[in-house]
Amino acid sequence: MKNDNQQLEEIITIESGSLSLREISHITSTPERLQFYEKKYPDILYSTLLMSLTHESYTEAQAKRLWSGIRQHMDKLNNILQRDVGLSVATLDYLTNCSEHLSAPKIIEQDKSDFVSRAATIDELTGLYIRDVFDVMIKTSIGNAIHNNTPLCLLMIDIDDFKQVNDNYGHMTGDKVLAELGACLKQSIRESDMAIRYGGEELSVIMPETKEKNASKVGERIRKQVEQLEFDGFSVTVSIGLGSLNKVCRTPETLISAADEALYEAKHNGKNQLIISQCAIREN
Ligand SMILES: Nc1nc2c(ncn2[C@@H]2O[C@H](COP(=O)(O)OP(=O)(O)OP(=O)(O)O)[C@@H](O)[C@H]2O)c(=O)[nH]1
Repeated sequence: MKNDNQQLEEIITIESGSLSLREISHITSTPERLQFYEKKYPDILYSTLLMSLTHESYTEAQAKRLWSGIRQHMDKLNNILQRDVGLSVATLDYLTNCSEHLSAPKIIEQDKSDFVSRAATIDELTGLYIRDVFDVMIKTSIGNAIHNNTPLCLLMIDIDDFKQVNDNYGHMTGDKVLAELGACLKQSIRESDMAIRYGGEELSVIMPETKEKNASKVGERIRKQVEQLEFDGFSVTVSIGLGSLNKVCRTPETLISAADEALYEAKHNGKNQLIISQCAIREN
């Protein structure tokens, strides 16, 4: 009887020009297997791998060089983070931040859902993107917004008194709350927005091409929807900080800290509210 790998090997058709992430993982899983495919498809292997991951065309020679850079970058990231970041995140980060081959990060915006769709990029409990993806996407989004002179907003969302939920109803119920909030967030945002589990009970939404006024409406909608969710005999609320790209907040660090400070203020003012960061003179 054939195992999964043998079956996959038989159906992989590089000539089709597009490979799934499962097929890419299979082809590149060991040096021996990669060599096998190199021999079988000497002129199209690497360009097809890159095309499938980025939707961009490269010559075979260019693609082979890029592939080697991506692999090294992935090893480096795995080492730093002490976990497998996955090929998609490594490729995304390498092409946007390390390699000059890709001049247009637009591909990440347009194809981000294909590009980062692998399980390694999604938090199992909430169904939202993991923090590593946030770290890459916030840089890319800020770069795009500055380059295209478009607005960009960031929401930082924290569950109020979540410790009490865990203490009163148990950790498993707490997990259920997080899962529901993840679903609620995904339903409330646009396709071009990105919802992330930023930390334990802190969630975040990156909102490209969104003015502060509109981001604030979305944040308010999220806050109200959360308030209405019913759990077993209790409900929860969230506090939200909103930061937007402006003359002062133009880096991931400053934008995150603007949203964080606003979140802190929302907590301080009594929770269950959205506060807009007062960081600098806003342009939008
Ligand atoms: N169930 C569950 N709890 C989590 C998870 N991650 C973080 N937490 C809990 O979130 C709680 C956060 O507590 P605090 O930082 O004290 O904040 P808080 O009780 O929400 O209070 P405020 O932020 O001031 O409203 C802690 O009890 C953590 O254990 C998780 O994955 N599952």
